[in-house]
Amino acid sequence: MSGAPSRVTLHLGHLPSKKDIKVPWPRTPSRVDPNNPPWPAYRGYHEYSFAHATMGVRLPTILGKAIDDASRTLNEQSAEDKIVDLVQCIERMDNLMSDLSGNAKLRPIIDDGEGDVALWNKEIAKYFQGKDFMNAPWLFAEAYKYRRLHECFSVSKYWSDYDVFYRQKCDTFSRSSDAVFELSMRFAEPFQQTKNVSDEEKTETERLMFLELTQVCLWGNSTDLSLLINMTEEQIKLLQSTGGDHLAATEKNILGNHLNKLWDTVKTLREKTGGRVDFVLDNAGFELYCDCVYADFLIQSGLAKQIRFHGKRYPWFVSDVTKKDWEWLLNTIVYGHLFPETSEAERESLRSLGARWKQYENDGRWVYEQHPFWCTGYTFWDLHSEAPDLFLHLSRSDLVIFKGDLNHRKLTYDCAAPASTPFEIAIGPMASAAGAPKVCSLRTIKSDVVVGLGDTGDEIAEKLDKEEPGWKISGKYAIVLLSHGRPGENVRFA
Ligand SMILES: O=P(O)(O)OC[C@@]1(O)O[C@H](CO)[C@@H](O)[C@@H]1O
Repeated sequence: MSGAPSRVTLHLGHLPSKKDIKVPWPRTPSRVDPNNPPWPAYRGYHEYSFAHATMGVRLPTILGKAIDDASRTLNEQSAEDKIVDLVQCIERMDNLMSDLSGNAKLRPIIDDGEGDVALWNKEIAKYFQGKDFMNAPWLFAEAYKYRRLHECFSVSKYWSDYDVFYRQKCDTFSRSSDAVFELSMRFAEPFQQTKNVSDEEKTETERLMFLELTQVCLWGNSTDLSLLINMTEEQIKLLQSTGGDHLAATEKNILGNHLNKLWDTVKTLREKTGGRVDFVLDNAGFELYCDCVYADFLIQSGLAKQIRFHGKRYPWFVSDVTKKDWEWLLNTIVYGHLFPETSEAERESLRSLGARWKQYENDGRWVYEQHPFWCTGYTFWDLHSEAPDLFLHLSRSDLVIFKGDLNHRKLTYDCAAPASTPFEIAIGPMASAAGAPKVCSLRTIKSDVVVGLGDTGDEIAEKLDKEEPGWKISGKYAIVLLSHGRPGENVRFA
């Protein structure tokens, strides 16, 4: 247009002056949802994150091994109807493999009669329409894969309970003999305080045992089948070493360390009504065995009167505990012939441990539970809203111990929160909702999210990023973090 300036420069003298724009993290709670965690989500296409290797390589490898397992079982069958039924399960697994490797969109879960179908499909419809395996948040996409794997079997006539990971889980426990007997020889005899010592000395003995066993329970988490695909027996032994010196040294690797606060909490349990501790379990086999040794000590010392163990309803993230794994462990250590090379004294120590644990179960001091919520794609920020019955149930516990990496990812919304973020903030409603129980996370660090490292946490993480790339997935480091919650307050639901 003739006469119009060739370039327009506006003078913005009447607008407010420039200010630093605040980074919009964390999102305000009302803007948080499963596709939009409080800090940026990790997604499969993020090459810098473990999400990428997991979604692109590890999950197809795990599924391939699962198909091999089912094929092995198929070859052992004789009845035609069972064979045909299993062939169909394998075909469904092949389809899942195509979806996974072809990065298909996430479809609803088929109604297979499980108690979690509605929860899954509500979440997919509300937050993940049109999303695929790589662009949905990693946590959801990965959990979804295990739900789809379950569906391959749950719709079948004969194989609905089949566990493609069962052989691996049993096998790894049977290859853990050194650490298994190291613990059984020390703890088979019921724990007794030395007579004629002062109350202070008794408490000190208990404190030291508690700290040592908490570490046994913690590091038991570093034997994780989904990551140990190529581990030798020697490497597994090294990971499981439980000697006292080793534990003192490994405390240095606990980057966020509330062990002493945890003891302060636990030592008051005895005076509480109930003295109930809940374990939200992670892996079967050796880790579960360590959990039981720890739980046994809590009962024998009188610190807790009841332990409630929470497992998964179906095979989950390769090595997670199911009811069958729980029963297998308790029965195999009493009746099994897993360790023929060991001495009679060692085998007897294991049998006595097992007999005692089964007795706890019979008299209700140990209770095994499996709420459907544990096998969903929701994080624990949504436990209060999506599983109010479970929240209410946990609110009655004196301490809820969450084991392992996956539970930690779910507690913290599996997002890129700064490492200095206080644990209480990172776990949102599990700390801040009225009636939230005391929560402890015992986790060896095996994935990207790291919080609770204290005021200098960001610098610590930055230094490790530079000096030890891979520190977040090696299982070399750990955290023991405690949130005090709001126990005793009336639980409220909107
Ligand atoms: O929960 P766990 O057994 O400690 O660890 C689970 C895990 O192996 O699986 C995920 C990746 O597939 C990560 O969260 C973690 O590395």
